Amino acid sequence: MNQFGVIVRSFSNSAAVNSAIKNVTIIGGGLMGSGIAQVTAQAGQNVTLVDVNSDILAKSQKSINNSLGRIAKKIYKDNPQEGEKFAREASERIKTATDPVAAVKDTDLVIEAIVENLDVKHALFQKLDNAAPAHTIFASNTSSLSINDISSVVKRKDRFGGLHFFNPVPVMRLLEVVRGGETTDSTFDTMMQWGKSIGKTCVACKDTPGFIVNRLLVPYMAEALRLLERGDASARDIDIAMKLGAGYPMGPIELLDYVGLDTTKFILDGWNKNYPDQPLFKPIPILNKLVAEGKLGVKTGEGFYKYDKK
Ligand SMILES: CCCCCCC[C@H](O)CC(=O)SCCNC(=O)CCNC(=O)[C@H](O)C(C)(C)COP(=O)([O-])OP(=O)([O-])OC[C@H]1O[C@@H](n2cnc3c(N)ncnc32)[C@H](O)[C@@H]1OP(=O)([O-])[O-]
Ligand SMILES: NC(=O)c1ccc[n+]([C@@H]2O[C@H](COP(=O)([O-])OP(=O)(O)OC[C@H]3O[C@@H](n4cnc5c(N)ncnc54)[C@H](O)[C@@H]3O)[C@@H](O)[C@H]2O)c1
Repeated sequence: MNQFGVIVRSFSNSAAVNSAIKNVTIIGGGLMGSGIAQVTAQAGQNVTLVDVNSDILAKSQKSINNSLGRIAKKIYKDNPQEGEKFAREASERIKTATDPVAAVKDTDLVIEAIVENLDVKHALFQKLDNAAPAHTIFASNTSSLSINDISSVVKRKDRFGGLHFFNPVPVMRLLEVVRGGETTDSTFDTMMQWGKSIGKTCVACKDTPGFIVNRLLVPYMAEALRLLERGDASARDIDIAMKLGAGYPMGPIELLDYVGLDTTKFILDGWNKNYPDQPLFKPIPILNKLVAEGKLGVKTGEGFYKYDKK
């Protein structure tokens, strides 16, 4: 089914799959949190999107509205008025906030999509554990950290799991649903049902490094950087090679710019610390240099490639 089909399916799905979750709080309005907020609101659920300041949240809302416009044009190409109504109603279901504690007072699901740093995630979840209702499920969108490690600071380990989305969230159909060591069957089933209710195809995974996709993707993308660093091939040729030779929609270097070089560095540094003998995760100077220069990829207008400022 193409992206169009999936986007349309998300509507029929949200009707067909009755999820116990109606109010969702997403913490972190960056690349991923804004996409998660969008697809949740698109499915008719109430969203509170939290970030550290209103400037960032204004940027999140702009990116969400741009994306909603693209989707509306595709689904309602013969009925622009309906399309505008769809985009407006979805956008109106998203409230923004800078106080995470207040934002979880009346919520059924919290999805954390903040910086890939265990200490920062711990500080956040510790705060939220005493503020959210007892029934509320907590989930992390982490790319590479252990769900058990993240949930180690909360009491509700039975209602904690991983909901790992893929970038760009409005288009990528997959959702990895990850069980921690104490995640109950009922929490797991609710997360799977919720994922279906927002139109995603859910796969289940244990709490293992990188879950499924990143366990395979991280080594591939890290090796692409080493190819580039050794001068074996140019960034463009590496990307063309993998698109035309392996059928990928994006080559590895452009994909790294797309997911963010800071997030990439957080992931590799974390795995290098946890698995120091694994050569695949050794630091990559060319990546570290760009991050040190603030060239984080698409989100800052320059990474391995340069991008038009949006
Ligand atoms: C070293 C370790 C690094 C690991 C990092 C791990 C990160 C993480 O944990 C895992 C991941 O996410 S891994 C990453 C996993 N992700 C991947 O691997 C992504 C691989 N890349 C792709 O799938 C495609 O290149 C894209 C879909 C990104 C763009 O498609 P394209 O053809 O090249 O360019 P296009 O023409 O622009 O878009 C085509 C159509 O898609 C639609 N659309 C696009 N963006 C949209 C949005 N934001 N909103 C709404 N709609 C959006 C739109 O309908 C458009 O049609 P339109 O009518 O013309 O508007
Ligand atoms: N980038 C990807 O392709 C991708 C895909 C899947 C999962 N992830 C994971 O999702 C998470 C977010 O990644 P991203 O790419 O969206 O990062 P990002 O840098 O685009 O967004 C992170 C957002 O979190 C906010 N934030 C940081 N600390 C916060 C706090 N204490 N309270 C509230 N907001 C806070 C930041 O201001 C920022 O807006 C990471 O754990 C990452 O590993 C990323």
